[in-house]
Amino acid sequence: MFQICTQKKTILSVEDIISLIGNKCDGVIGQLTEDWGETLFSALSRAGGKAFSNMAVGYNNVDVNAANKYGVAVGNTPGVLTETTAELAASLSLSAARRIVEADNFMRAGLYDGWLPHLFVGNLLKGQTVGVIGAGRIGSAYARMMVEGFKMNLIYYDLYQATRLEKFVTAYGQFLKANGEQPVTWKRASSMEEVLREADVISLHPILDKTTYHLINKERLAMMKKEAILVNCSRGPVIHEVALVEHLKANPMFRVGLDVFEDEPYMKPGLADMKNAIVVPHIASASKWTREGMATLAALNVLGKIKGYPVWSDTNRVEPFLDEKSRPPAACPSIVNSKSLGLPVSKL
Ligand SMILES: NC(=O)C1=CN([C@@H]2O[C@H](COP(=O)(O)OP(=O)(O)OC[C@H]3O[C@@H](n4cnc5c(N)ncnc54)[C@H](O)[C@@H]3O)[C@@H](O)[C@H]2O)C=CC1
Ligand SMILES: O=C(O)C(=O)CO
Repeated sequence: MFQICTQKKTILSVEDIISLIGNKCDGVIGQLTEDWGETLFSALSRAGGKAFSNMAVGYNNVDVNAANKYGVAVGNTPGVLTETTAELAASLSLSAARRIVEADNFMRAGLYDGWLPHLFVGNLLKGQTVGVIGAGRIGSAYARMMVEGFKMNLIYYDLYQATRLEKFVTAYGQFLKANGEQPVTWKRASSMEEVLREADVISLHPILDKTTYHLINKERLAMMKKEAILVNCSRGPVIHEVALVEHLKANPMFRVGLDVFEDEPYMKPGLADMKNAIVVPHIASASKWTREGMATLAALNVLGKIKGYPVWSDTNRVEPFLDEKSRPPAACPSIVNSKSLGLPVSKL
């Protein structure tokens, strides 16, 4: 039997979830706002539960070691939100570069008296350098949008080489050159600081873990160009938000586009007053297709585990699960602790 939570609260506490789990529960689909640790996994296990899935790709809200201890499979929803999230990062980059929110507010306030040469002058992206920190699925999709759409050069930093992305930029550069245009270039930075110093627009797309907590702090903000643009569609704590507010105050030409915040749903004091900040409420994956897809993948993760299905071999290849015209494969689309739990892999 499926049960849908109808609580009016947006964010459920651990106690709320324990009472919803009750004495008998096979599996749970949860949100990234919930704190899934020892307490919840032991409660789920006591109720007979074997599966939990975040309706999100990021699972920094989940203590996977605790899930392993109770033998609970942890699912997430990669792939289906890659382009949607990258598009929001691109939207924030453009909005910040061309000061769209400031200009919109100005217009609505009835302040527009007529065209002026210096009215809301912003940054031209063409020929500038886009920096990506965390060039995984979303970071690479964003990089491609900015390189292809705006002919920006790329510098990226990741723990791993983004070979496909590099090949794409090389091929696009050759195409531009063959057409008599300035070719775009790419560089894999050897440190994050290199990206911060060189890029004009920087977008953050790493996972949130110990290595990326407060990755952008006071010292690193100071390394960035005075007129740089910083975008964050990853997780709020990747930026030290108090330091960011100070930096925005001291550098009016520095602009940010933020989808995520350190203490969601709150913003640090002063951020909402900054004209050089664009703030949106964690909507990067909010397209209809993506949200339906995320719900489908999360449900199939839990259902698949309950039915004893193996795990899907390529978690990035999610299309077969999203085709409404055919039955989904008999597999769990993405279980992050499948190896620790020794779950079999699908041969499909
Ligand atoms: N704002 C929103 O609504 C959304 C936010 N996200 C966030 O974006 C994150 C990334 O998602 P995907 O691209 O699908 O994941 P992914 O796993 O494909 O990419 C993450 C990349 O970060 C890199 N990385 C890890 N530690 C790093 C470090 N210390 N320095 C530099 N790079 C590092 C990894 O090597 C990997 O390439 C998610 O974990 C989630 O937190 C994802 C979707 C929507
Ligand atoms: O999927 C995620 O990690 C989100 O933040 C929401 O889509």
